[in-house]
Amino acid sequence: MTDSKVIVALDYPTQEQALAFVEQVTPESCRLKIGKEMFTLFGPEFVKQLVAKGFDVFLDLKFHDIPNTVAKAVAAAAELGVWMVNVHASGGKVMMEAAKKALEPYGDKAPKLIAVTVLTSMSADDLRDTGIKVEPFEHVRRLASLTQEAGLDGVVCSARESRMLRSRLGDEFLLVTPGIRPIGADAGDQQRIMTPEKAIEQGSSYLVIGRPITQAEQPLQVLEQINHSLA
Ligand SMILES: O=c1ccn([C@@H]2O[C@H](COP(=O)(O)O)[C@@H](O)[C@H]2O)c(=O)[nH]1
Repeated sequence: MTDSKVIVALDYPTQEQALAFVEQVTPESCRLKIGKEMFTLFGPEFVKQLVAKGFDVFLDLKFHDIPNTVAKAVAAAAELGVWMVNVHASGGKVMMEAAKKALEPYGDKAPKLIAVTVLTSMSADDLRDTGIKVEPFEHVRRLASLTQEAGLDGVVCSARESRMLRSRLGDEFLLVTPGIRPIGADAGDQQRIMTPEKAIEQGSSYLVIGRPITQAEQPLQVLEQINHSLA
């Protein structure tokens, strides 16, 4: 079990690179996230390997489909022993309720189920292009409320929305925030960003951090610095 708030996004093109990082860290120093790249390349066996090493694994496949399909997919994720799994809140309340219900048989062993609100790579203009004519802040608020009504454990949002969601949705609701950039780090394709320290101060529960750690010359050193800054 870990106390770290950091979930490292293992977005590597090879298992060797990912495992070279994993061998340097412990389940106490970080949690791990497997997303679409590594899952598509290496599948459930790779996820099980990380779970077997004792890591809390967030399977970030952002399921977005009809209720029956999403329910079956989250149950399949639970079979892998992952700590957290997610769906898209824009799939709707009925879909999210079906996903929640599919995890009931797993009792205490069920993964935490959270929903993506508005991707941290999206600006207000990007959102408008999709036909949503409100600011990301407002759309995140709407989707997060829907997620809570559906009985899920929390949301993926940007840390810029954490303070507002924390005060509206309570202390127990998980706010998992990617788009985290230590001072001086390249934003890349992320639009709604924040530093690790500020994100925690604003009420984020967990920080998802990929490239600032995994692409660093000394990944372990960057992770340790972040953990230290949050202690
Ligand atoms: O809104 C979202 C949802 C998921 N992500 C994922 O988080 C990491 C972020 O990686 P960085 O390298 O730190 O940008 C990545 O795996 C995304 O798929 C997100 O960024 N935003």
